[in-house]
Amino acid sequence: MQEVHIDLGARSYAIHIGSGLLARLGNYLKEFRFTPRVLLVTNPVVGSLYGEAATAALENAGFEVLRAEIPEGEEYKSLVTAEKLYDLAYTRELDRRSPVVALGGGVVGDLAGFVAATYLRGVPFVQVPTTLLAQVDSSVGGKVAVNHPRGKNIIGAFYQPRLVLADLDVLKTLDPREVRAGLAEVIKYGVIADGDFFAWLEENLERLLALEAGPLARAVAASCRIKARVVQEDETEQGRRAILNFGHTLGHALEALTGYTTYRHGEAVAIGMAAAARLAAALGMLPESSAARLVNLIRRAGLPVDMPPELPTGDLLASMRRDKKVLAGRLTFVLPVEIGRVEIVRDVPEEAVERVLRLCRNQG
Ligand SMILES: NC(=O)c1ccc[n+]([C@@H]2O[C@H](COP(=O)([O-])OP(=O)(O)OC[C@H]3O[C@@H](n4cnc5c(N)ncnc54)[C@H](O)[C@@H]3O)[C@@H](O)[C@H]2O)c1
Ligand SMILES: O=C(O)C(=O)C[C@@H](O)[C@H](O)[C@H](O)COP(=O)(O)O
Ligand SMILES: [Zn+2]
Repeated sequence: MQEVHIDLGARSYAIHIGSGLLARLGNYLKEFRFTPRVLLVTNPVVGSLYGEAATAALENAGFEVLRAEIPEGEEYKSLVTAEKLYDLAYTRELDRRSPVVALGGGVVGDLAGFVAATYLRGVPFVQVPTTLLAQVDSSVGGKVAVNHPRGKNIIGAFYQPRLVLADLDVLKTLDPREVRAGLAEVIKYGVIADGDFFAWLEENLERLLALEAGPLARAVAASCRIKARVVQEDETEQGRRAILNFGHTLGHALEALTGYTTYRHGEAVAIGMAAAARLAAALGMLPESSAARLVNLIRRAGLPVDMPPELPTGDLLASMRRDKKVLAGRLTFVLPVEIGRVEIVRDVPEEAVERVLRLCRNQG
């Protein structure tokens, strides 16, 4: 078992990474001063696989479990779904120390976290991430949100969990497409913060795609450590935290413009990272060979690197102009300057962005 600590003063917490953790969920929760009624939020897929195990673990430790299933899919990460959870929490009289436990991927985690942050102005929140993406990224760092129909994560908060339990065993039931989507965010960490980790990923990609236990544990822990370091430095994204948004300026635009149903989040980020690398190369900030190295790793992971031809450039630019990183209307990108280091660049010339979007469409 590995533990990564995230040090945020009164909001500090531990991320536990290992095998067999789900069965110990109740024991972990007993360490806190929670009241016995737990709102366990999941979806039908994860609920049918792991709902019983989570419920039993909580009940054996003396908790009473209210299980809520939200529909499957990114398009349900919405205020409408959140409202249904508020109704349940109110009807079943959850109090200020009743924990909300998110059992699922990033959709369940972001939504349940948003409900936990806002119900009674905040109740305790626990993350039990069940996708690779959620274990390496969304369960850590306290960004919780729902989507606006036109903008990704537009309604949200910074609200840290009290505990993260990343049980690696549950990843065995993931669809391979979800493993690949999770790897996109893992690759992101290499590019933004650690060139050696990136090189290790190049060496170990096939073992990760096969979910080999050793490399998997190492990749999850390394990713969480990098994210913890960035979040500790800038919890509410006043500046540096935006590096975690590498690939997301275009990625989020692609998700929103396709109604949140075409791309997995990791796939949209993969296209966004490839475009950002090409843009950095076009601006002379990154050697072409480094951009090619990144594009090549993304491709090897079975992820897309090109834009769909049917999305108009104007719509993409308009959506990117509404990105949360934008200040005073200036298009903002996180651009690599080498593998392992990125810069936050404002005022990227629109013609350069347009050129790269065209290039991304033409690659086939
Ligand atoms: N808060 C953050 O910092 C942050 C970071 C990255 C991504 N996100 C958000 O996370 C979301 C994407 O998360 P995701 O990629 O986990 O997608 P997801 O939550 O939709 O899960 C992907 C799929 O895997 C299924 N699933 C989950 N666990 C499973 C398991 N163990 N076995 C079998 N199937 C399982 C789900 O039912 C779903 O079909 C997006 O909304 C994105 O914006 C948030
Ligand atoms: O934790 C962060 O900070 C991130 O940017 C991580 C991203 O992978 C994640 O997709 C996040 O939800 C995006 O944040 P947003 O502020 O652009 O909505
Ligand atoms: Zn992301």
